Amino acid sequence: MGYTLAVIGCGTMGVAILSGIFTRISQESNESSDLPTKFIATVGRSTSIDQLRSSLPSTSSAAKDTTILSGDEGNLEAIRSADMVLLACKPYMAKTILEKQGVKEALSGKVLASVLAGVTMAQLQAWAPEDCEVVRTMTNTPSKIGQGMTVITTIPASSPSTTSSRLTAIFSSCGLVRFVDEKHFNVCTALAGSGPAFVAMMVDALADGAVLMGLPRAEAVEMAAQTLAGTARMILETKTHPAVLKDGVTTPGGCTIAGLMRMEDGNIRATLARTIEAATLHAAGLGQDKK
Ligand SMILES: NC(=O)C1=CN([C@@H]2O[C@H](COP(=O)(O)OP(=O)(O)OC[C@H]3O[C@@H](n4cnc5c(N)ncnc54)[C@H](OP(=O)(O)O)[C@@H]3O)[C@@H](O)[C@H]2O)C=CC1
Ligand SMILES: O=C(O)[C@@H]1CCC=N1
Repeated sequence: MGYTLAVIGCGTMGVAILSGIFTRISQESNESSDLPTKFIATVGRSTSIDQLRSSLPSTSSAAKDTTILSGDEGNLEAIRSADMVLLACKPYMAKTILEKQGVKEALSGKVLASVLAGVTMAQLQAWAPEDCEVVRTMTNTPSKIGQGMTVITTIPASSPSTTSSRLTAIFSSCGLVRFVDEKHFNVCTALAGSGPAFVAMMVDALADGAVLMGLPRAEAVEMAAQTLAGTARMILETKTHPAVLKDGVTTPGGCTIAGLMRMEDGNIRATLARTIEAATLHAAGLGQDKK
């Protein structure tokens, strides 16, 4: 059965998720899929409409057919027309958008899935009508190329089965999906949500080292990124512990251990672990009113 998805606040993350879905739709011949069949996206300013249109995959007919609206009236029209609403605005905007006149009525009986960092289920439930099914998700920008990592709050057994199957279909088209309890959401936000920035900085730094040693920038970035992607795939596909994989590369007296010792001198393990700690603690405050 076809259904309509509205993405409210369709910026970087909304585009990444829609791109994942549109690419999957263009590859799929299965008409009974749990993916949406109609799409509406909203932005804040009318001047952002053209920019959003040009950010969506140009070869996808679902992208071309997507309705793009703006402002409060656009949000209301989108929510009224939708079966499932994906909230993808900035965390601090959620309350204002959901408490606008008419929005509560428009959300009645629908699924509201949030991708917002730091905004809790309890907050969303307080702003939505009682008969609206609220779900929290956290995903990341590689969703744009189907290589994302998404976590979804555990869905109660009492919910309609379409909630889980539709959300799984949407986020599976963006990459890997896991269901986790809400208590883990801030750390998932740090690790998966912010993770691409941390990893991109590592690639940039490794490439800088290679440039320092004379390798041209383009080759250095490609080599660093492919080495990271290949290592990550090996960990995922062979389920090898990262430490075992590291040991396999490390020849006694060789160059790898020389490099690893420099990493240890730089306290890189603690630095990376503390990076996740700092981002997790910060994520917890994102959806909260600043006093
Ligand atoms: N960026 C990331 O990597 C990740 C982000 N997230 C979460 O995703 C959410 C969005 O982040 P991101 O995509 O980076 O943010 P962006 O700033 O890229 O997108 C926000 C969008 O909201 C629109 N908007 C502003 N005001 C309104 C309004 N009143 N009604 C409807 N739309 C409005 C903006 O339009 P306009 O430009 O016209 O103002 C813009 O399109 C955040 O809550 C963040 O925590 C989660 C995981 C990863
Ligand atoms: O930096 C942020 O707050 C958002 C949430 C996770 C990634 N970007």
